Amino acid sequence: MSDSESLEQIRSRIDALDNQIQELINQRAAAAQAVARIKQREDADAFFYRPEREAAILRTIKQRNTGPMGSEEMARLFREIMSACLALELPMRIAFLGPAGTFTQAAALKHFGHSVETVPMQSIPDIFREVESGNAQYGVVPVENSTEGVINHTLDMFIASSLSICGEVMMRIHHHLLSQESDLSKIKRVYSHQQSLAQCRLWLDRNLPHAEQITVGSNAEAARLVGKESGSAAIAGEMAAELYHLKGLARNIEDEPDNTTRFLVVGRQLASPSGEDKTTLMCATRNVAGGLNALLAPLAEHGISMSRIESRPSRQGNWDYLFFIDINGHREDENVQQALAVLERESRLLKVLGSYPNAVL
Ligand SMILES: C=C(O[C@@H]1C=C(C(=O)O)C=C[C@H]1O)C(=O)O
Repeated sequence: MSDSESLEQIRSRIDALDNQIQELINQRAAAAQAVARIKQREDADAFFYRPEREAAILRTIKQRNTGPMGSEEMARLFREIMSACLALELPMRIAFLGPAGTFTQAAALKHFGHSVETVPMQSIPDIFREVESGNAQYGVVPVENSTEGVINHTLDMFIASSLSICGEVMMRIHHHLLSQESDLSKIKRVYSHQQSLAQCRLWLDRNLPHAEQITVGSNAEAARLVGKESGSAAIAGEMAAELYHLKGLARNIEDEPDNTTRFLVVGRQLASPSGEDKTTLMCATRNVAGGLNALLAPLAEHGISMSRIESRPSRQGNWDYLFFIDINGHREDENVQQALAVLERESRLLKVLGSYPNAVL
C-alpha cells in the first residue's frame, strides 16, 4: 500500500481481495463437507460439531493474529465462517431459555455463530428435556453470575440428567432500563428477572427508590410486557430493546462494572481434549466435616487446581451435601484420571458432568 494510490486503485484492490476471500471461504466450506462425509461413513450417528476442534481453531486464530484487526474481532469472524460451514451439513437446533431476546439466546449465538436455529424454551428443565429427546442437538443454560452467584436451578438439573457439559460461554452482561416513556419520573413499576433486579439493586435504590419492582420469568418477558404498558420500565439487554422497540432510558445500569454471566452448553456428546479444558464434577460426601477434605486432598496431590466449588443440599437426607467442583484439565488427562479414581473410592457418589474447552470468545 502507498499513499500515491488513488481511491479507485484501492477500491479495485479491495474488490480483488474480496474475490479471493470468497473463493477461499467456498474452498473451506467444501473441505468441511468432505470431513462430514468421512465422519458419516465411519458412524451414521456421528456428531458433526466438534467443540474441541472449534476451540482449538479459534485459539490459533487469536494467537497468530497480527492486526490491524483485533484478535477478538478476527475470532468472531471465523466463528461465523465455521458456523456457516457446519450449517451446510446440519442446521443445528439450539435450545435456550426464552423468550426471544434473552441473554441466554445471545450466549447461544456467541458460542455457535448465527447459522444455527435457536429454539426458545420456557424453563431450564424444558431445555434439558428438549436436548435429551434429541429435538435439539444442544442447550444453553445460565450457571453463575459474578454479582449474584450460582443459578441453583441449573445445578439441580444435573442430578438426574444424562446430558454432559460440552462447552461454556462467558458473557459480559450490560443491563439497560427500557421503556416507552422518555422521562424517568414517569416510571412507577420496574419489571425484570430476579437476577437482573439484584444486579442493578444500587442503581434502582438511587434512581427509582419509589418504583415497585416486579419479578418476571425473564428480562425479555419484562421487555415484552413493558412494550404494552405505560408508566413501566424493564431491565433487559440490547437484543430485547430491539425486539420490543423500547427506548433506553438509562444504559449500563448494572452495579458491577465487570458483571459477567457464565453459561453452559449441554449435549449428548463427550468433548475430546482441546488442550485447554476444564472438567465439572458432582460429588457427594459421606459426611460434611471430614468428607470435603477427602474430596479436595486427591486433587491437590495430583496437581489439579480447582476454579470453583458450590455445595447444594442433596435432598436425600439432612446430612448429605452435593458438591459441584470445576477443575482445570480434561477427564482423559492422566493426572485427572488418577485423582478421579481416588475420589470414586472416597465419595458416596461421583459423576463427571463433562470435560470441555475453556471459553475462547
Ligand atoms: C470440519 C469439521 O467439522 C466441524 C466444522 C469445523 C470447521 O468448520 O472448521 C470444525 C469442527 C466441527 O464442528 C472437523 O471436525 O474438522
